[in-house]
Amino acid sequence: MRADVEALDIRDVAANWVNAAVLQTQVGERIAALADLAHTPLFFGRLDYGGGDHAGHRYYIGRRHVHDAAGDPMVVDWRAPVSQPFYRASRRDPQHVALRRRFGYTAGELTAYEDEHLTDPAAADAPAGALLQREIERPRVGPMRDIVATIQPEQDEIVRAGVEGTVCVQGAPGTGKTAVGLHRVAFLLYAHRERLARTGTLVIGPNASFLRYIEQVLPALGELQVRQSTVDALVAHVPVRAEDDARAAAVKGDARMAEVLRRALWSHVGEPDAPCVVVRGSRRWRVATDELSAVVAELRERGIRYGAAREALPQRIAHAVLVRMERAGEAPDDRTQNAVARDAAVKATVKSLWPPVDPAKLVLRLLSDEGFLATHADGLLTADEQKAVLWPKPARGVKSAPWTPADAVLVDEASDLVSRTPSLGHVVLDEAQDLSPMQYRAVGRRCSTGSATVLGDLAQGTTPWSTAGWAEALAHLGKPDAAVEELTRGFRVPRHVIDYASRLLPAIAPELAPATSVRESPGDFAVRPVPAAELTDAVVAACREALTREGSVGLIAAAARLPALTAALDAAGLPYLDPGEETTPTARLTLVPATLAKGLEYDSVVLDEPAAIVDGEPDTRTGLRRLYVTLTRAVTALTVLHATPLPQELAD
Ligand SMILES: Nc1ncnc2c1ncn2[C@@H]1O[C@H](COP(=O)(O)OP(=O)(O)OP(=O)(O)O)[C@@H](O)[C@H]1O
Repeated sequence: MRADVEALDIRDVAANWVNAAVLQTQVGERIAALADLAHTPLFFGRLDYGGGDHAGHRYYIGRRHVHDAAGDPMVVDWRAPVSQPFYRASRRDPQHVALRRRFGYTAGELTAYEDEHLTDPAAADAPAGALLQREIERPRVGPMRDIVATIQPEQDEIVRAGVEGTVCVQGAPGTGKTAVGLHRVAFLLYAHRERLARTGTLVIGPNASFLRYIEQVLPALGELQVRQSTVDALVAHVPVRAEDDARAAAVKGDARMAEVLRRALWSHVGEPDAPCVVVRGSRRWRVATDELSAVVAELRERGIRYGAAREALPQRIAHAVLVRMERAGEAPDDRTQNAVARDAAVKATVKSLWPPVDPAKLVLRLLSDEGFLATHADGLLTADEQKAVLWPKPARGVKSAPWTPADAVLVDEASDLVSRTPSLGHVVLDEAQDLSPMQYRAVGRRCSTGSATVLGDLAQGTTPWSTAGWAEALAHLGKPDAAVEELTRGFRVPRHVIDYASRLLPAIAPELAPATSVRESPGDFAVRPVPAAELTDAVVAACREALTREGSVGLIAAAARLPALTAALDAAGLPYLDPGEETTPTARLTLVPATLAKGLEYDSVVLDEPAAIVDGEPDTRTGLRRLYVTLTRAVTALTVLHATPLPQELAD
């Protein structure tokens, strides 16, 4: 089919060069979307319908629609309605499917299949789930893969949820939240392609390494148009060059700051103290002070953005002038109104009543000018909180100010108060538990008229402002009615390892149930105390040992331990990658700072000195949550090495 597309000559069908250019782009995209198909099996499943509208039909299910030379469908896209029973049908609810067959491939060759006779009580099926097991036990070298062949029913419900609704997924580590979110975008793009092509889709992840790790999944599913970003990159209005302490960041991230900003912005709207006098020819037209006041009050109350109201004001004043002209017997038309609106006197009145406000300068003033902040934060922030957010030294200009990531979010809020941020059609927000209320608002305005998929795990929240509960977070996002779903079946972490990590749950998220593991392998799991002087060497040895096994190896360590570890790895001649750099069969070891481990996974993990990981965070709960994240990255083997005693929460 790719050959068909490449061979397509568009000169005959493209009436003019614009059409030709547009069509050429579309053809180019289709070629790119099919590019990987050469190495991917065309189908992974088959459905034989025994009843319903499709009775007697057999469908092969694959990543894309594939047709034969005559244009007849050979393989149906996994997202098509007819494919849905492949993921959802069961013996209890066969959905008219008589036979479901799953195909297994090894290195591109068809090597196995698994049948389920859903409507025949006498049929003996092969033990279900062997192919799923094989898939989830497969070594993880390279970037994240798609899971189309093995999406589970509870995951499929989320993937195919309607585009109108926002869905929030709480899920323990490795339950497939990221995978589900990415497949949901692919599904929505299939089901609502035109609408979403117009409005746009966006996937938000915690950092650049994570985005690099997941960036292949959507192209592999044929979707090339989805933007991927971090929250920081979304709000990059000002150059960030400083860090807040935890206290300042927490106050700046608090939703009360939105009200402080709103007040500060609208305080610029003045009360008229002089009439507006427009001279046209020999006549002077006067709009009195109280009438100007009424116009301003009406615009204030309309609930439109500051900038939109400012743009409407000259026309409102011009309208008042025109009413006077008509009363005096003149017959002004639209051109007169436009000319009056552009009159120097009207412009001057607008400037004094409704001055233009630069969002960055507004935030700069709030963070630099104690008095200005005090006026607008009165009754909202305590004196201490105000002190916490003020910069140590007032900044002189937007370019040189010591902007922090939380400040950039404030500038984004201020920008939206001045002029509305355009909304996308759908936003997937991954690792959502780490966002501050102000960050949720920033994401929320990017899907204000669209919908969102919010993915997270309260137990993995490691910011001082991390989400306490989903209801509150969804309210900040502007989607208070979103459904909250929970995923508890873990596909990544072996049973023994998840049981061990779950010992931390009572201390870090007592309301959450521990995850179960669908992995058959109990996991190769060891916790080794070593003398302090031998720790680094023991870690290097553990990495070497891990490299004798198949798959990727992650060495996860606290920032404080990285210099010693990099020196030791260099001395041992063990090459290592940075997180997000693609592992290959020859470069399989990644050195992962604990703070970047979130969302990533490795076949074997060597975890260095848990106590240092806990100590690397500002408080014990955050430290234990960071440890929980790092303990849940392993797919087959986890080796924990420690010289300092382990946190007592991990004891039996
Ligand atoms: N249905 C499935 N079939 C096969 N593999 C799956 C399935 N669901 C999830 N996985 C695999 O399990 C692993 C974990 O998935 P994912 O990273 O999406 O989990 P997560 O819930 O986002 O984890 P975390 O909370 O750690 O970020 C991935 O390797 C993913 O491909």
